[in-house]
Amino acid sequence: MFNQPILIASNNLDKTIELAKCFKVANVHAQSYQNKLARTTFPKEGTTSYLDNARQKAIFIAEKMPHAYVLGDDSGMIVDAYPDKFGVETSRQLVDYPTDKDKNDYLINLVAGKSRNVTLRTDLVLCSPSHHLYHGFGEFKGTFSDQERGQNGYGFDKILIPQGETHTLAEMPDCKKAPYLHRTKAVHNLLKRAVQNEYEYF
Ligand SMILES: O=c1[nH]c(=O)c2ncn([C@@H]3O[C@H](COP(=O)(O)OP(=O)(O)OP(=O)(O)O)[C@@H](O)[C@H]3O)c2[nH]1
Repeated sequence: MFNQPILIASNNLDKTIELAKCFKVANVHAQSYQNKLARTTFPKEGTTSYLDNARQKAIFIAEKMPHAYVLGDDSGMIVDAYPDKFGVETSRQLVDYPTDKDKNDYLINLVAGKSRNVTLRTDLVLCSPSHHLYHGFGEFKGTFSDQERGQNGYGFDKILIPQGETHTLAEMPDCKKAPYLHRTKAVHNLLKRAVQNEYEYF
């Protein structure tokens, strides 16, 4: 479907690796935009819409690489016990917790004695060389564990238990974990819309 690699418009390396893996499963080659352009600072993200932020990141790089396929992503976390926290501003609200362990310990303490339900969501926007914009969306639904468990993963994987499971994502092999990930679902949704040629212009 794509005659050249998709460039991922993100400075978050873990996210870039995870997205590239999700595309690889669908036989699509995706890689960091930094393989083609020097690292750049993205415009400040908005506070209301994942989709607008993903579109902004994709268009920002597409304007510098107009003949490329460029993918923008925005993701975040919705914690049932704190409906007014996180969301589109997740990464900015966790900035005081530098390591994954710091973030996970903070979240475990935050939900202690409260609802442990959590949703993670991703919106993706792909800009094509013909200036079509394709949108993809995916959600992970599950609960926070009460301690870190497992080794296979990064970020929140050690404390996220998918709905209907007892193990954390980091306790699962990739083949079991992948279908639960919000980014896997968003990539599938995006590719479905690309196949069906559902796009807008930019
Ligand atoms: O461990 C995680 N596993 C996940 O599955 C996940 N999904 C969302 N998040 C959090 O949400 C922020 C994304 O924010 P975000 O999309 O704005 O990206 P970012 O600011 O890190 O990089 P960039 O793409 O903007 O350059 C991240 O930093 C994380 O805090 C996740 N963390």
